[in-house]
Amino acid sequence: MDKIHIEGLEVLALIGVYDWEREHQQRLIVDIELIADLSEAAQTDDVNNTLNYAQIAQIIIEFAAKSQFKLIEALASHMVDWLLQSFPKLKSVRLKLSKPDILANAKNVAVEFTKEQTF
Ligand SMILES: Nc1nc2c(c(=O)[nH]1)N=C([C@H](O)[C@@H](O)CO)CN2
Repeated sequence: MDKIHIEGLEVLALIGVYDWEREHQQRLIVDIELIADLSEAAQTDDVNNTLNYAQIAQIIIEFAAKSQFKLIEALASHMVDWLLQSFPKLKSVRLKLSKPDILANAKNVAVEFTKEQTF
């Protein structure tokens, strides 16, 4: 199946279970794999016949900025649900959400969800 990748998208969100984390937004990184039929876009060379990755990146940035979840699991899962709802052309979405600045002795922590369109 055809895929569009958005890799290393930096977003800001109020996220975390501790009081000190609720004072400022933190930097998160989003990696997204969008699975859809891209053959029409390939044939017509028309952005209207595909999933516009610039538009999707912007939606994710805005979604994160408005969110107030505690767990990265909750934010990641809601992001995936929102994408599937907003873009019927999507067959499935795999999204990895990283919180890279939180553990002193680890390069990164992340969660990953894969969900399919239900209709
Ligand atoms: N599985 C998770 N574990 C933890 C999370 C989380 O979002 N998912 N969050 C925290 C704190 O907010 C952390 O970022 C600071 O220690 C702890 N564990």
